[in-house]
Amino acid sequence: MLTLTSLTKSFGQNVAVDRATLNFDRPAMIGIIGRSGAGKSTLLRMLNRLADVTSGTITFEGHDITKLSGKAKRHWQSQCAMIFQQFNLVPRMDVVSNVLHGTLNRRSTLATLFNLYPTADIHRAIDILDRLGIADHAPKRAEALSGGQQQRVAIARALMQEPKIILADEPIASLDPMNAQVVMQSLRRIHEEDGRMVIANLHTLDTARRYCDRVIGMRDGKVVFDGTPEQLTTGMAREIYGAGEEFSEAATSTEIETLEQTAAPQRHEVKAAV
Ligand SMILES: Nc1ncnc2c1ncn2[C@@H]1O[C@H](COP(=O)(O)OP(=O)(O)OP(=O)(O)O)[C@@H](O)[C@H]1O
Repeated sequence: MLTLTSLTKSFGQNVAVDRATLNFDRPAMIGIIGRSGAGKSTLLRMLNRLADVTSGTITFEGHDITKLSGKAKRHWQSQCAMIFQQFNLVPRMDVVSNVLHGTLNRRSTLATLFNLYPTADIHRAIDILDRLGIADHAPKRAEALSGGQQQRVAIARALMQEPKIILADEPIASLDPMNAQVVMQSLRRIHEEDGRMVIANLHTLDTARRYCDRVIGMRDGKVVFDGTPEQLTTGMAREIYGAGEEFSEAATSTEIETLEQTAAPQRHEVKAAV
């Protein structure tokens, strides 16, 4: 249903995504892993057409997405809703209005200007919030909610668009472990119950293993792994993250930096001993 062929994005001399070729033939739950700067966000942004591609193509259900513009591009963007690490809500606006923002593409300028929403949309927004366990918070300002609750509001806003694909760029990177779990469970449920494809950039390996059917590993802009969580061995993970022998199963891209920092004094100690 979704195919990326030799997808490339360059920023000057820097090739952020380098000839990525991937085929998604069913709406799975997919995790993209890799260390900081590997090209994960750029890949998602190209998919959503927030970023133009330098070369290569994206096709969805036989249509070329790569060159869409104007209304057709906006239609595609509503079909593949994006959620972000920082939630991107309007903090002072109430939760239900934030969710209703997900219908902006479908409404006239005048209706948008006066915040006029059809009753059916308001009911649907509350139903979606209910499904995500946060309907009680509907009248509150978004800023009054916890991070995990705000991310669920962002997911609700995405669902208002009735997307076929949900793209999540580090959806749990700002959350504590408890909230992270609730958000990942919500995304998994949306995938399983609605049959929507979910593609999430994740910075922890164990999250990718636990919630995803398929894991894609990126390194220096290239896709270096594409397989099931079972196929993702520690050796493979080490290669994706460009880590040494010190790499452990529990390690993540953030932890690798810590590992490198802790590895440095060890090397120094060896040198001193010599
Ligand atoms: N708008 C931009 N202008 C210039 N360079 C960019 C831009 N966006 C990304 N890059 C570069 O492209 C490369 C890939 O960045 P990207 O944000 O896609 O990586 P990432 O894997 O998502 O990393 P992180 O986990 O830190 O977000 C990096 O070298 C980055 O500096």
